[in-house]
Parts: sequence; structure tokens; C-alpha cells
Amino acid sequence: MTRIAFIGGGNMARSLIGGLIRTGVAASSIAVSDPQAEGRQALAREFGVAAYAENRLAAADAEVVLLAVKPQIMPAIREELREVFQRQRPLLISIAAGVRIDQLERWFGALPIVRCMPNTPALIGAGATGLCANARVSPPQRAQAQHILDAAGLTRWVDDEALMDTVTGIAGSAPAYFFALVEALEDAAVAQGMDRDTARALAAQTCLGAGRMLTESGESPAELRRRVTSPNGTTQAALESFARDNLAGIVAHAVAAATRRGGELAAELDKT
Ligand SMILES: NC(=O)C1=CN([C@@H]2O[C@H](COP(=O)(O)OP(=O)(O)OC[C@H]3O[C@@H](n4cnc5c(N)ncnc54)[C@H](OP(=O)(O)O)[C@@H]3O)[C@@H](O)[C@H]2O)C=CC1
Ligand SMILES: O=C(O)[C@@H]1CCC=N1
Repeated sequence: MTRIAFIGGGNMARSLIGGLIRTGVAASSIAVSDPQAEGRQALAREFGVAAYAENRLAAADAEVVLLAVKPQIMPAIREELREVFQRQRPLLISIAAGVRIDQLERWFGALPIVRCMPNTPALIGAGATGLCANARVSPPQRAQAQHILDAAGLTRWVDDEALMDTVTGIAGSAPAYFFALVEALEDAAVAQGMDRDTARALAAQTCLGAGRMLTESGESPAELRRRVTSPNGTTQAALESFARDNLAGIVAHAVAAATRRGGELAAELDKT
């Protein structure tokens, strides 16, 4: 039974712990640390995991340590964990946006490190995660990291670390883009006189249905789009409006902004 410690017990740690428990990992093999007593109690109550106020205690005998704190918190945890890590040499997994493997090596030592980028649908086992490993990660450790993230949904190895910020741009941050689109659909229907509940239910179910068709039908997004689009019909009118407003350009700019921000987060940490 691999002992796993989560440093930081917020949204993503909760999602990943939930995934592990759901797939049958024993709660007794999981420890988590977080400064908030309320958050710790909730995790212990909900999942039966051991929850600590001190990072060192959570990491004390862990074979795998998963860093689930905000990138900006890294400077605060590196001193206290470095010593434990030098003793134990765990597999270190980081989910922090932007933070590069060479930075993790500098802060925490020459460890086997997997940098990955999951997303919040991990909470319901429908996450999408990109992973990237340094050369110290052994094949069994690679499998171990994948097993942990598989519990949260789909996983894909991305060998070129430079593309990890792109993973953030199209997957880590991207659930928010779909939520924003549903908000916009809802607002548009309300502006036309529909009640908000009905608008939200129709738009959200459409998002679910489209997502399931994308992942389950084996068809390309372009083909699925074509099948909705009757010649000179309503969908064509909407898609032509999107094209006039340069939807593809708008999306490309947004993905570039998220990708760029990942690099900036790392650069800000280089100064600490
Ligand atoms: N949210 C998302 O969609 C995704 C986030 N990520 C990455 O996951 C990481 C965590 O994000 P998320 O879960 O959203 O953030 P949260 O703020 O929900 O979780 C981080 C947790 O770490 C705690 N914390 C703060 N300081 C320390 C410390 N010194 N030691 C231990 N724990 C500490 C925070 O406590 P407190 O609240 O008291 O500060 C909080 O509970 C980030 O690096 C982010 O880039 C990756 C993919 C998707
Ligand atoms: O917004 C963020 O920085 C984090 C990383 C990806 C999703 N949320």
C-alpha cells in the first residue's frame, strides 16, 4: 500500500483524494496537511484520511508527496519539506500551475518529480490531466503517478515540458471557459424572456450532451458540428455569427493568455 501525502487540502486535493478513495485506495494510506482546521476536519470526516496542520507530519513516511498548494505558496513550504524529502526521497508530484520541474529540483532537491496539470472535473472522475516527468522517475514511479491521476479521469503524458502551460490553457483552466459559455447562453436566453432556471437547465444539459458525444461517439468535433448544422438553418446562422466575431481567434487569445500566465507564475517564483 503506497503511502501518499497531499500538501495543501484545498479544491484540487479534495478532488484527487475523492478520486483515489472512489477507486478503492485505502484512506489509511492517505495523509493531508492544511493550515485551516475546518478544511482538515472536513477532509478527515468525509474521506477518513489523516489530516495534519504541519506539512512535515503529513509527509513524514510518504512514498509519494503531492504538492497541491498555490504556486505562490511554494517558497513557504520548501524549507520545511526539503529535509524530510532528502531523508525519504519520495516521488514528488506537483499540480501547481506554471511551476517548472527545474524549479522543484532547485527547491526540494534531486528527486524523482512528476509535474502535472489536472482540472476540477477530477472531483467527479471526469478530469483531464497532462503529466510530464524528469529523468529520475523510474517506470514503476511513472505508473504510480499515472495511477493517482487516472483516478481523477483521463491522463496523457506530455513529454515536452514546454507544453505543460498549454495543458493548463486547454484543460486545467478550460472547465471555466465552458462554464462561462453556459453563463453566456443562459444570459442570452434570459434577455429573450426565458426564466433563468429553464435557461440554465437547457444550456447545462446541452453542454453535458455535447461533451458526452465528443468523448463517446468517436467522431471529430467538426463532424459532430456538421450534423447539427442544417443547410441555411438556425445553427448555420449562429455559427456564421461566431465566425464574423472571430470565435476561433477569441479562443486562441484566451488560451495564449492562460499559457503565458503559467510562464509568468514561474518567472515570479524565480525571483523568490
Ligand atoms: N483549481 C483548479 O482548477 C486547478 C488548480 N491547479 C493547481 O492546484 C494547486 C491548488 O489549487 P486549488 O486546490 O485550486 O487551491 P486551494 O486554495 O483550494 O488549495 C490550496 C490549499 O493549500 C492551503 N495552504 C496554504 N498555505 C499552505 C501551506 N503553507 N502549507 C500547506 N497548505 C497550505 C490553502 O489553505 P488556505 O486556504 O488557508 O490558504 C488551501 O487549502 C495550485 O497550484 C493550482 O495552480 C491545477 C489544476 C486545476
Ligand atoms: O487558475 C489557475 O491558476 C488554476 C490553474 C488551472 C486552473 N486553476
